[in-house]
Amino acid sequence: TKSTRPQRLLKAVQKHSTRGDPQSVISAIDHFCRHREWAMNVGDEKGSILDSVVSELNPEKVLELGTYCGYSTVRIARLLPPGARLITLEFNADYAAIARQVIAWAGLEDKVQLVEGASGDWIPRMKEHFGIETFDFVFLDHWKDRYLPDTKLMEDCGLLRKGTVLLADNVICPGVPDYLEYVRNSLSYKSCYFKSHLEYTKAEDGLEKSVFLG
Ligand SMILES: Nc1ncnc2c1ncn2CCOCCNC(=O)c1cc(-c2ccc(F)cc2)cc(O)c1O
Ligand SMILES: [Mg+2]
Repeated sequence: TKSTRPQRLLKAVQKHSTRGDPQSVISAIDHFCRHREWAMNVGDEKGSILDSVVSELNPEKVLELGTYCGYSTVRIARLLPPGARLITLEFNADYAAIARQVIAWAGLEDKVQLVEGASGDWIPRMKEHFGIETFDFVFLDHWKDRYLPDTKLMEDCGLLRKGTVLLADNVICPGVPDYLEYVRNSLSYKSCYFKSHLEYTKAEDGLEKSVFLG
């Protein structure tokens, strides 16, 4: 039977990168997506912005909503200090199976916990199931109509603290208008927009960085 795009992306990683070398995994995925098949990774341009936000923050507890093939998981985890933990939620079992292999190939499995399931189901269980008090950094890259409800859910579950940083992908394309309106107008957030492009294309897209003020 025909392979899937995530399966072909994994093959490209295993063929064109070095096991245990996260940077080579990132480069192999970017090359595959730019020259073979487009895929919905955050990509190299927005990925550099993600890197700078993570490096500046040095977070201990990270939540990623939407793993896909693990590209942004690898980008974030490779920058985390020893002992820091990244929990990443993926709804699609096929994507999750590929992401586990990409993360393992990069040698980052000790820093990453991939959980299969819907964000709405797992966010309320973070404290009791993972012993997480609050998150330092959240990367939103899942269903665009879940950004706002899940942000409100994280607030209600007490998972955000004064200074927690939310970074949202795709705020222009596909777009998250309700989420943008909320974080830009709420007195509980200090928000700013990083203009960029949709991964591997010339279309406009960007990341919204929002600091929770408590
Ligand atoms: N744990 C969870 N809970 C709930 N839902 C979950 C979940 N885990 C996954 N999901 C489901 C959805 O995950 C993927 C979401 N990402 C995108 O859809 C996406 C689309 C484009 C895109 C596509 C086509 C264009 F023409 C232009 C742009 C670009 C991007 O950068 C995107 O990120
Ligand atoms: Mg995205």
